[in-house]
Amino acid sequence: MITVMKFGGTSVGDGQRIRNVAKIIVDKSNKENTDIVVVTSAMSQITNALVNMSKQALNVRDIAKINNFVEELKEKHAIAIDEAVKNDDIRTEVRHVINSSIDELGKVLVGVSYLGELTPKSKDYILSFGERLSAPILSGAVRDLGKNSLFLLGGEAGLITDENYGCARPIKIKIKEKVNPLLEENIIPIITGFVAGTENGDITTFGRGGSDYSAALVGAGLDADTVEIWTDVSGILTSDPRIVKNVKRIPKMSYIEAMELAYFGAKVLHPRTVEPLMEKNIPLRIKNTFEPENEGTFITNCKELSNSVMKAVSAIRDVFLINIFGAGMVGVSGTAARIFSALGRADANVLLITQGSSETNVSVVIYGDEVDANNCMKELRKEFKNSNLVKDISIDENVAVISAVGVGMKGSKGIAGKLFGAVAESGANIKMIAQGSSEVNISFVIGEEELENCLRILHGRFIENAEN
Ligand SMILES: Nc1ncnc2c1ncn2[C@@H]1O[C@H](COP(=O)(O)OP(=O)(O)O)[C@@H](O)[C@H]1O
Ligand SMILES: N[C@@H](CC(=O)OP(=O)(O)O)C(=O)O
Repeated sequence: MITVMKFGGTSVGDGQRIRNVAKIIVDKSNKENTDIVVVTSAMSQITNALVNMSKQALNVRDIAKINNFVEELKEKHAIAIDEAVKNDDIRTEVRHVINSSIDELGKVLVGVSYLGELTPKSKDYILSFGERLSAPILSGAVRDLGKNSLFLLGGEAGLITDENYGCARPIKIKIKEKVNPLLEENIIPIITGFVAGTENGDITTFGRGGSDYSAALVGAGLDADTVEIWTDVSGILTSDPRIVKNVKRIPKMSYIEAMELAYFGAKVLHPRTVEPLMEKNIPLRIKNTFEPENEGTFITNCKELSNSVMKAVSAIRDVFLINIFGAGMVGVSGTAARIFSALGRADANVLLITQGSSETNVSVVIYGDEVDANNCMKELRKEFKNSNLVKDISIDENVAVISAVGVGMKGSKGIAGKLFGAVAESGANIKMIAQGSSEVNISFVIGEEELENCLRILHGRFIENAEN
């Protein structure tokens, strides 16, 4: 038996939490007849701090600021080591690893500052330090509790990717040959989530929130019996608990439902997590590090119907909507391809696209983080400059996407009508509608300021008071 356990940033947010995680790992190792492979994220907010510091190093040559950042990072992790690890010898060893890593990070940041250049490759290298600091501490804590343990970077553990820095794609998974020998020696591997490596050993990352995906790749690569995502909520909930008060835990879900929810805003799960596990029919469980006895959410290929047609409603902010109008587009094939290639040149990540039945308009929803809306508009205007296909291109940056997800919606007559009736009652104005091919999801775009009220009304109507 092999169980992969992934612990997110909140779960390892400080030394005490890291020790608590080590106890969960060691207890499971002692009580259950299973080998354990751990994937860990950076301590919470560390990756954000690395993102901000890399930008500052690029824009302002302030070596003193970089040195302060390095010292603060050493201080934070030194405190974490002392809280997580009690044995002096292990502490000393871990401190040495941590301090030399942070010194290396400092040199890289100074280099970025002097060169005035931050390539995607350098950015991945800098962002990887979050996990490269938490993994040794967690490994030290597990050893402190009496188990053998080693920490490995994702690349060292066999997660080999292409060179698409910032959103790396796996090209070779050599997990078995790297990890199985450790398991045979009863060593608990602690693998850095989020971080992987190219064939020639360069550091890559899977993109923000990517540790879940790392755990899925490790689980699939090992043909694990279970993959567990340990977080700060007791499973996938019926909506975002930061917006909707009366959310409930969803005990069981299908892979498709989890995939749709993750793709459309349920931050608890990275969108790329489900696919590698679904392909191998490996069950996924979402657990709460701070309430480990709660069974959480169990995700398999089941088509578990709940008493409500809708299982959950999710939301995504930080997106923008581009509308492209033109009677000239009617019947002209290849227009959508031209739109996608123009957006590709602007590095845009398309979330949704719909085409009006009259074919006179195409609407596209794009993820806003780190994509320049004006650049998208510039590329689209350039693409259609000398053509009479397109009459107008407009952008709306203050929008949000709400998605209703549930296998029960499939073929459920009138659900869309009821859903949009409730949206109208909330006073929200629908700017775009899209239904996934799986019919498990209906998504629509409204004004960002209408999001929270609309989400609460839908959750109340279709989940709390399960209207079928
Ligand atoms: N449908 C949902 N179910 C559960 N959590 C959700 C959902 N939508 C948003 N969240 C948020 O996702 C958070 C967990 O994701 P994240 O912050 O990435 O945790 P971690 O640090 O464990 O990776 C929860 O605290 C919750 O606020
Ligand atoms: N630390 C990385 C990877 C990650 O997945 O973190 P978390 O498990 O805390 O979402 C990030 O912040 O993006």
